Amino acid sequence: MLSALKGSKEEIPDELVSQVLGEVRARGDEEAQNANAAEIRQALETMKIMDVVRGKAGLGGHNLKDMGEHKFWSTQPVPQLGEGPPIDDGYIEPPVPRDQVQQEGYTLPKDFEWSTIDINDPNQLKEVYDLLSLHYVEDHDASFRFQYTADFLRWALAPPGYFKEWHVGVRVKSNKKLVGFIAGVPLTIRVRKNVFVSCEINYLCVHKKLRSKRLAPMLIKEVTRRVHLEGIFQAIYTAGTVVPTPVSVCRYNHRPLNTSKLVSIRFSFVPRTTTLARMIRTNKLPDALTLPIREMEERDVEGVANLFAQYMTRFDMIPHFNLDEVKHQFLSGRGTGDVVHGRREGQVTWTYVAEDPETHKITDFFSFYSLPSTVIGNTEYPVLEAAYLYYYASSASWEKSKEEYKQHLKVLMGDALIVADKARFDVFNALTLMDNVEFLSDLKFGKGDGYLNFYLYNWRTAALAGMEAIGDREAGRGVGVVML
Ligand SMILES: CCCCCCCCCCCCCC(=O)SCCNC(=O)CCNC(=O)[C@H](O)C(C)(C)COP(=O)(O)OP(=O)(O)OC[C@H]1O[C@@H](n2cnc3c(N)ncnc32)[C@H](O)[C@@H]1OP(=O)(O)O
Repeated sequence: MLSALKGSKEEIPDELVSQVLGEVRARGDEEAQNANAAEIRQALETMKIMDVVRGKAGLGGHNLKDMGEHKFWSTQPVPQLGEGPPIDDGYIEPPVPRDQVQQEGYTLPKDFEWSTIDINDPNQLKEVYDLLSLHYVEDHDASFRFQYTADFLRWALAPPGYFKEWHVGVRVKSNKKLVGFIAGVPLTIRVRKNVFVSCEINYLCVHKKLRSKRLAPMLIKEVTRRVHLEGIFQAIYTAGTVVPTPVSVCRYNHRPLNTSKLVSIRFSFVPRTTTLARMIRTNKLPDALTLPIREMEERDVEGVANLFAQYMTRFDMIPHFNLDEVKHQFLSGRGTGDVVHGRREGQVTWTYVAEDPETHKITDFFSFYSLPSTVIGNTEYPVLEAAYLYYYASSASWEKSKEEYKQHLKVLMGDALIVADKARFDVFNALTLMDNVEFLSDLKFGKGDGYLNFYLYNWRTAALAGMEAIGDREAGRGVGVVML
C-alpha cells in the first residue's frame, strides 16, 4: 500500500536513541558500556516492528488504539489486541451452513444502495477506476495516490473461479454515483501447516466526502456475508493502517531507477553527504542482462507452477496456485501488440524465466507488476511509474549453500531491475517478505517509511515475523503472500 511510498524520512528520532543509550549505559555492566547509538537505533527499529506485530503501541506508530476503541473490530472474529499467541492454529468462529447465512444484504443508510459491479462491463470498470484514482490510498502527506489502471483491475479482480458478487459497490440512490467499493477474490493459502480456501480482500474505498460515517464496516460486513454464502469463512488482507491484529508487518523498500525524476517529484531526497549527479551514477544499471532469461510463455506454465510450489514450501504463509492460476497470475497481464520501450499496450505484469539449457527445466523465474501513482498537484510529472516485485522462485538451494543462494537471488533480482529499467519504470518497490532482505541493500534498495500490515480474518496463528525483524537467521520462515 502506498503509505509506503516514499524514501526514508521517518527514522527513529536521535533524541530517543540518546535517551535509550543513556538508560542502557546506566545499567553499568560490560555489555551496556559497549552499546553504541547505531545498535540502539537498530534495536529500536526492530522493536517498532515487533511491537506492531504484537499489537502493542509501536514507537511512533499511527492508528493504534485500545481494543475497546475499535467499535467494529472488537465485534469481529479476529485475534483481539494483546491476546498473545494461540495454543493451536485454527478458526475463531466455526463455519455455518449456507441456509444459516443472512440471505439479504445489510441495510445501508437511506440515501445509499448496494451495487454488484460487473468488471467485464467497461463502463462499470471505469467507475471503479474513477473512484479509486481519486479516493484510494495516499501516502501520509498526500503527495502520491495509487492509480490502479482499468487493465490492472480487470486482471486483479478476475482470477480463475472469481465471484462477481464479491465486487461490492455502494451507490448514491438518487444519481447512482459510485461512492464506495470493496473487492474479494478467492485464494487458497497455506498458513503454517493448514491449507484452506480464503478470500483475498482489497480495494476498500469510500469517497472522501463520505468518510467517518461508518460506511467501511458496512462494506466489510456485506462482502463477508457474500463470501460466507460461498461457504468460505477465512480472509487475508493487508493495510497500511493498524487494526486488530496484524499477523505480520513488512517494510517497503525502493530502488530508484529514474533518480532525477524521483528527486524532482520529492519521492527521493539528495542527502547532505552527496550530490544528485553522484546519486544518478550510483543508481545506473547495466544495459545487458546477466542471466540468459526470456519472457515466460504458455509452454512454461507447468514448469513455473512446479518450481513455484517447491520453492514456496520455505515460507509460512503462501498462496497455492493451480495451473490456471499460474497462467492467470503470470501470463494474462502481459498486454497486447508489439513491445515498445520494454512494454506492450495495457501490460500489467512482467514475468521472466531461466531454463536449464540441457533439460529445458525452468530453474528460475521472477515477476513484477506495474502500479502507477498520481503525483498529486504535479503538472510536469503527473504520474510516478512504479514496478512492484511480485512472486519469484529459484531452484538454487539455501540448504546446499546459503552464500551461493544469496548470490544467485541477487543476480536474478538484478536482472529484474534491468528489465524494469528498460520498460521505463521510475522506481522498483519491494517489501521485506519472502527472502527479499537477502538482496535489498546489496541491490541499492533504500528503506521506505511505510509498513504494510498483513491480516487473517477468522484464523488464529502466532505472529509471523517480518523478515526485517528476524534478520537472515531465519530467512524463509516468514510471509510468502504478495498482495496487489
Ligand atoms: C470471510 C470473509 C471476510 C471478508 C472480510 C475480511 C476483512 C476485510 C477488512 C478490510 C480490508 C481492507 C484492505 C484494503 O483495501 S486496505 C486499503 C484501504 N483503503 C484506503 O486506505 C483508501 C483511502 N481510505 C478510505 O477510502 C477510507 O478511509 C476507508 C474506506 C479505508 C475507511 O473509511 P472511513 O475512513 O470513512 O472509516 P469508517 O468511519 O467508515 O469506518 C471506520 C472503521 O473502519 C476501520 N477501518 C478503516 N480503514 C480500514 C482498513 N484499511 N482495514 C480495515 N479496517 C479499516 C476502522 O478501524 C474503524 O473500525 P474500528 O476501529 O472503529 O473498529
